[in-house]
Amino acid sequence: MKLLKVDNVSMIFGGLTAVKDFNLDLNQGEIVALIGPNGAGKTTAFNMITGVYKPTIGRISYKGNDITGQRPDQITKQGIARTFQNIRLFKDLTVLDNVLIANHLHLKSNFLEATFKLPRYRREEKEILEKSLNLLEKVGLVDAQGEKSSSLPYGKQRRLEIARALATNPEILLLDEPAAGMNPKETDDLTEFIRQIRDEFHLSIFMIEHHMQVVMGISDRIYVFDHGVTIAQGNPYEIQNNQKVIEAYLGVAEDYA
Ligand SMILES: Nc1ncnc2c1ncn2[C@@H]1O[C@H](COP(=O)(O)OP(=O)(O)OP(=O)(O)O)[C@@H](O)[C@H]1O
Repeated sequence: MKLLKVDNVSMIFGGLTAVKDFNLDLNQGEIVALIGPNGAGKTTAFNMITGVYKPTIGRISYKGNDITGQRPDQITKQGIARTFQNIRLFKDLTVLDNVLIANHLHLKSNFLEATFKLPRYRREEKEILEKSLNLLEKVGLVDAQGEKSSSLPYGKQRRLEIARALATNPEILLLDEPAAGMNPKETDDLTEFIRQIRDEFHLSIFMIEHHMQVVMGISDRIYVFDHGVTIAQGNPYEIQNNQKVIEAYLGVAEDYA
């Protein structure tokens, strides 16, 4: 089933076309990567899908509903979550508190119920604690629940960020450079982890990634941007052997090892 559909979307900033005529289908259960040299328009594409930018032209639909130009919080509520290129955790809070906060955004209790800790609020709080611990268990961080998030090794901070995104119950998860800054062991673990959460949480995953080992290892399909234009799409084998892709990466190859 097609979950996400991007139809002829362009984003123009002043005189600069950051993304031009972008088309994407994301099917249930797929892992799809978006690659391309620096400044190719990848983050802009993410920002349009998640409501940070309203596309200048085109339409984005999720499960058949037009979500073009909706606010980020409205889009997240419907089932599209994301992580960011730079980790955005509450550094001084514990691992558990970071996930609890993400969950609290979905409380049904109103201000009064929360202030006076009325029964519905107390019940919801208990449910949220259970849900958060369960999430931490599933991402392998339950033993670190009391640690300050900034004290975690980098790979685990990424996992925690993903756990926070999962707290919003997404069907689609957008990962912006999940392997950035990771050592080879962390990168291997991440590849396995992404597959595992896809299966465990029945996700479809769309990710921007520069690390070719990760991209080629887990993607069902890959889209390639260069200067805002989709120059290729296909499976990992097709992309690795695509002449336009090879040319786009020439001269910058050392950055993408
Ligand atoms: N808000 C904005 N206003 C003006 N120009 C922007 C804005 N956001 C992005 N751009 C420009 O759009 C182009 C695409 O940027 P974008 O960040 O989407 O590329 P990217 O492929 O994600 O790059 P990287 O791999 O370095 O993160 C760049 O030229 C960038 O300077």
